[in-house]
Amino acid sequence: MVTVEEIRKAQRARGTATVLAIGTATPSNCIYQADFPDFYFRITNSEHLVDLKGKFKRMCENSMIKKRYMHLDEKILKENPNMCEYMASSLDVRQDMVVVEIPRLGKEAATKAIKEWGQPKSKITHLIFCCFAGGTVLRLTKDLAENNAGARVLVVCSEMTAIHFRGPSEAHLDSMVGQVLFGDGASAVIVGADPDTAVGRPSFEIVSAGQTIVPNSEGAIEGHLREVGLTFHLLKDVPSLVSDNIEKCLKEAFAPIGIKDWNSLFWIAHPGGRAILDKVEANLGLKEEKLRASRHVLSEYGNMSSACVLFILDEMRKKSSEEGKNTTGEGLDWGVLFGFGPGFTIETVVLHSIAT
Ligand SMILES: CC(=O)CC(=O)SCCNC(=O)CCNC(=O)[C@H](O)C(C)(C)COP(=O)(O)OP(=O)(O)OC[C@H]1O[C@@H](n2cnc3c(N)ncnc32)[C@H](O)[C@@H]1OP(=O)(O)O
Repeated sequence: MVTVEEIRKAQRARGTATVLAIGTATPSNCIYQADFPDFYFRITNSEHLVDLKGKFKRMCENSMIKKRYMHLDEKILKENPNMCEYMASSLDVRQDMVVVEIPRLGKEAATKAIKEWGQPKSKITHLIFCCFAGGTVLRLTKDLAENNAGARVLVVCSEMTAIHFRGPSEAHLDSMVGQVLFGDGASAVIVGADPDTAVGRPSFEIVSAGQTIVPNSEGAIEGHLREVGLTFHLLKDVPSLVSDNIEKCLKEAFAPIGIKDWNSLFWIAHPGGRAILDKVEANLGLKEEKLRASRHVLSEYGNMSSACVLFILDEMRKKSSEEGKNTTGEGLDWGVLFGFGPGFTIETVVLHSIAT
């Protein structure tokens, strides 16, 4: 007679959840950050706010962002002037756009990941479509992949600024910070345990994943879906909240492995803004090169919310291969992926690289 324990064992995978393929996509419309202040103040009829434009320009220059991609362009914004006001009814038009464009962009990233994987899409067993910071989806994929033998989980994170683009307001600088930082992008990963070594290119093992709400952080990052679209609220101390709390999360995540030297890890850090990366680097005493992949993605794409960390995973494995490193994580064995988002929540994922 088969025992319950034997059935349980047969249902589950034997190995660790592993990233089997990665794909990314952006809209074709590219906006250079150096040109954005002129475009933004012109298209939102705000040229008369001279001082505010000066401040916006300085923030753009200090953002470390070179370019971003956006579905919204001059033509779309001229056709939808309510999206260019600070607060005008515009949810219907925004929703009409994003219900088409977000899945379309996500499909493009997913198709690339499936192509890289080299298997028919019918072999995908689970789909996660993301609406939070990128670490959370990896936590879910780990649970699905390790608890269901043969599971192949497709994760799609697709983000678009059309839901929260709006004109400037002197009284709401945090909303303007959002206009400086965010860009459109989608990323997809396929995750499964016990990979078939003849298929695809496994790149990272997902060893553990944690998530915590930082005490007394209510309201630090918030989004409210209103008739005017998604309004964005950000406290000035978000960079300190992240950098003051990251070490505690790292200690908890790496205690079972016995790692205390944060410079011995490869880093996939969500680039919420330049100030956040600078403060994390300073507080943890990280060497300059540690956040290279995060800074690169911030510079080339801006902050794409949940999609960002998976873009950085892709950058990490590609650069490691280009530079002839002997693992997918810059030649190192262990790495950390950390993200943050509303809550205020910090996500910490322990990764193990694959020897190349
Ligand atoms: C899932 C997710 O997607 C989660 C997220 O990423 S949420 C986004 C998280 N990102 C952040 O919190 C942004 C952090 N900030 C930054 O990186 C930098 O401030 C920046 C790149 C935006 C600008 O760089 P900077 O010009 O060197 O910064 P800084 O001097 O601090 O700010 C410029 C001005 O904006 C103001 N400002 C900055 N952040 C502000 C905020 N959150 N609210 C109100 N005002 C703010 C500053 O007070 C300053 O104004 P004054 O000139 O009047 O003093």
